[in-house]
Amino acid sequence: MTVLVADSVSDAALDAIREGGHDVVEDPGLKGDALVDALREHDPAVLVVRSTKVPAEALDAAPSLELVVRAGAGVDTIDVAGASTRGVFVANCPGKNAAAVAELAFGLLLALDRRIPDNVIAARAGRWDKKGFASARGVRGRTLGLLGMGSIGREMAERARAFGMPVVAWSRSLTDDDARALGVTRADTPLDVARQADMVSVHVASTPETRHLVDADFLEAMPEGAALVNTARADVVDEAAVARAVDTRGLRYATDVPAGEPAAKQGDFEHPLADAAYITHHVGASTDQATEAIGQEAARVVLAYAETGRVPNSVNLADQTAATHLLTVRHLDRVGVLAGVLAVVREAGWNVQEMENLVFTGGGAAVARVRFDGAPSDEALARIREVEHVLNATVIAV
Ligand SMILES: NC(=O)c1ccc[n+]([C@@H]2O[C@H](COP(=O)([O-])OP(=O)(O)OC[C@H]3O[C@@H](n4cnc5c(N)ncnc54)[C@H](O)[C@@H]3O)[C@@H](O)[C@H]2O)c1
Ligand SMILES: O=C(O)[C@H](O)COP(=O)(O)O
Repeated sequence: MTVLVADSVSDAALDAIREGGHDVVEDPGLKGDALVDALREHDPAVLVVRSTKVPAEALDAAPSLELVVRAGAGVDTIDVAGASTRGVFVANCPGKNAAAVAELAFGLLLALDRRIPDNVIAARAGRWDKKGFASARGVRGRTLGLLGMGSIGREMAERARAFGMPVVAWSRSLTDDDARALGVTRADTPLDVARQADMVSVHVASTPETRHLVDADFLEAMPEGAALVNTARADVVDEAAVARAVDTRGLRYATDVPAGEPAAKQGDFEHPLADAAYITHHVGASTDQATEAIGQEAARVVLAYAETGRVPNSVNLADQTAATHLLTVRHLDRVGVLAGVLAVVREAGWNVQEMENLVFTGGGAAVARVRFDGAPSDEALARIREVEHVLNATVIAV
C-alpha cells in the first residue's frame, strides 16, 4: 500500500508503517496545488495529514485513495462529506493530544491573569515595571467555564481542580451523572456558562452548529474583565465581537487558533487582535509527548486498516444505518452461494446496508448476515432457502 504523509509526523510512526510493508512517501510541506499534484503522482491508498487542508479536489486527484488519517483531533480541515460520497474513510486520533492542548489552554489562562507575556516583553525591552504588573486577580476560587467536555474539556476540568477552580461546563451531551463524575457543575446552555464563569475556555469542535458559539450575547453575559481562551477553532468565536468586548468590557482574550491562520508554517502574520490579545501559533498539540502519541495512533490506524480492512476512529461511517431487517443465511462454504442469495435480494428490492460472512472452523459451513432496508417477503425468503447449498435463512426486524 502507498501511504502519502503530507505533514510532520513522528519518525517512529513512519518506521512502523514501513515495517508493516508499506511504501511511505513523506513530504511534510505539501499544501494546496502541491498536495493535489503529489496525490496525482503517487496515487496513494492512504493520505496522512495534520492541519493540511484536504478539499474535494485533493480527494479526486488519487483514484486509489481509500483512507485519510487526520494525525490530530479536528477534522474540519478535511472535506469529510466529500470523502463519504467517494467511499473514502476519514479517521482521526481522538484524545491523543488532549493533555498538550489543556496544558497550553491553562498556560494562557494563567498568562491572562498575570500578564506574563507583557512582563516578559517589558523586561526584554529594558523596562522594569513591578508597579505596573503588580496587580492580578488570581485564579484560586474563580469559576472556570468550559464549553465542550470532550477529551480536552475533561483534561481542563482535572487541571482546574489542582488550581482550586470550581468548573461550570456546557457540552451538548453532558449528563448530570457525567458532570458529577467529573466534579463539574453542568450548565444548561452556553449562556449559563458565560453568566457564571470568571474565565472561559472553549473546546468544542468546529461545525456549522458551533460557529460563533461565543458571540456578542455570550460576551455580554460574561462579567466585566473576564478572560476567554480559545484553543479550539477560530470560527467557534466571533472575533469581531471579541474585539469590541476587549475595548468596552475589559475582556482579556487569548487564542491559539486566530482567524486567518496562515496555511504555511512560517511567514508574515497580521491580526486585528495581535496587540490586544495573546495569540499563540496553533501549537496546542505541539509537544513531543503529543507528537509521539499522535504518531503512534496514526500508524495504528493505517496498519489496522491494511491488515483488517476496518478503520479505527472512523469519523464518517454511519453509526446507525437505515437497515430495518436482518437476513441470516446459514450455508455451505462454497463458491457462488452468496451471489445466488444476493441475486434474490436484488430482485426483492432490498437495499443492503451492512453485510458479513463468517466461516465455521472445520465445518465447511458459514453464516452470512445481511442488514437491509426494504419490505421482507415470505416469497423472497423461500427463494433464498432454495439457493443451492443454503442450509437455512431467516429474516427479523432490527
Ligand atoms: N489548538 C490545537 O492545537 C488543537 C489541538 C487539538 C484539538 N483542537 C480543537 O479542539 C477541538 C476539541 O478537541 P477534543 O480532542 O476535545 O475533541 P472531542 O471530539 O473529544 O470533543 C469535541 C467536543 O465538541 C463538541 N461538539 C462536536 N460537535 C458539536 C456540535 N455540533 N454542537 C455542539 N458541540 C459539538 C462535542 O460534544 C465535544 O464536547 C477539536 O475539534 C479541534 O478543533 C485544537
Ligand atoms: O485538531 C488538532 O488536532 C489540532 O488543531 C492540531 O493541529 P496540528 O496537527 O496542526 O498541530
